[in-house]
Amino acid sequence: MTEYKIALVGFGGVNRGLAQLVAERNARWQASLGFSLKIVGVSDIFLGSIVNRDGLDAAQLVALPAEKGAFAKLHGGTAEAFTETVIRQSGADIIAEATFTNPVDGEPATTFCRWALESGIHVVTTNKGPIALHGSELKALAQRNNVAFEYEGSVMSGTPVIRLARQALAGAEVQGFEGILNGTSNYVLTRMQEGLSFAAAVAQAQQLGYAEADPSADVDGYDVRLKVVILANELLNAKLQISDVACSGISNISAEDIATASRNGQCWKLIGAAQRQADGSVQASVAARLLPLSHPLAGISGATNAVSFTTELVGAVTVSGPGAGKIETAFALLSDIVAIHTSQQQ
Ligand SMILES: NC(=O)C1=CN([C@@H]2O[C@H](COP(=O)(O)OP(=O)(O)OC[C@H]3O[C@@H](n4cnc5c(N)ncnc54)[C@H](O)[C@@H]3O)[C@@H](O)[C@H]2O)C=CC1
Ligand SMILES: N[C@@H](CC=O)C(=O)O
Repeated sequence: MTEYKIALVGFGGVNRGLAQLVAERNARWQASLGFSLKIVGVSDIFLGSIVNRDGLDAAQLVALPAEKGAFAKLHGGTAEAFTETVIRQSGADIIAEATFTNPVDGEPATTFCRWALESGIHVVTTNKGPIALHGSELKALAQRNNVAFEYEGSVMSGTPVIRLARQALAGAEVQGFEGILNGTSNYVLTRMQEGLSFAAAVAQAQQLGYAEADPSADVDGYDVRLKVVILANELLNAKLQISDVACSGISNISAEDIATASRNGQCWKLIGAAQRQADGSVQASVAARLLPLSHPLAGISGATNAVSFTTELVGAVTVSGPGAGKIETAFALLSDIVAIHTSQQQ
């Protein structure tokens, strides 16, 4: 029976969700997936760090209070985040990187990924920064070191999108996509339609674990821009940089705008899109759009996301599912580990 040793970098909603899945489901995974996970290290800039090569108690980790330096309360733990030690010296086979997304330079997460990959350790991450801003470099580094770099959860959380489009739509010739790619902003627009204020809706999205550390990334479109770059580069080989994507958000949409749209049989949605042009280039954008209620994306509400791929051979293929959430996104990390396990068996 295979056991993968895993170290968690960042211990907020998503990696706590992964620890919870380990605590509740590890025994079942041995039978259903052919492997189990042993958590050998955790590092978080706020909570501190801990390493135990024999394995940490996942349930105890989940129960840890979200207090500064909390890892110092555990045997062998410290209030300081020795992230490089956790990555390089915990004996981990896999690093689950889930620190905050930095939309400007992808740091420090990109450095964490580099440390792991150059040490011959697989990386699974939900962090959009390293992929959107340094994806080619990190993929090449992984390849040189014969390890995997997987990031399914970076777009649409636990809803399979990247692997689905890359593998299941291979040969269908994807020409573009458009979709609702941010859970928080869609949640905010939905709650505003129901009468809640913008600020109260953002606060709820934060409480539910959907929002970024700085929620302006969600409502101003920067988060969707990263996801559009990731999808366009992955599926259309677009080689886009974030500066290539025109970007605006929903923070200027007022309660009155929403009420007017509703009276006219329309609704506002934040849409990320990319399309291959006749000359082979790819044009991409992020903007709030008024959609008629009959539009397929108009019915996507709350933190649900949806993306519609246009393909040459089978027309439009649309995928819908959770776009944010702690357990949902932790599942994406699990799906990356399943992909690593499957490739190791071949
Ligand atoms: N929550 C969600 O629904 C989704 C989140 N993501 C991405 O997953 C990542 C994690 O998300 P959450 O867990 O929700 O965020 P979070 O804010 O709950 O947790 C992030 C954790 O990283 C820690 N951290 C920040 N900087 C660090 C550093 N330099 N070294 C070590 N630890 C550091 C923070 O203290 C915090 O505990 C983010 O990049 C986010 O964009 C992706 C898809 C969905
Ligand atoms: N903050 C993001 C989380 C997933 O990437 C969102 O709301 O979609």
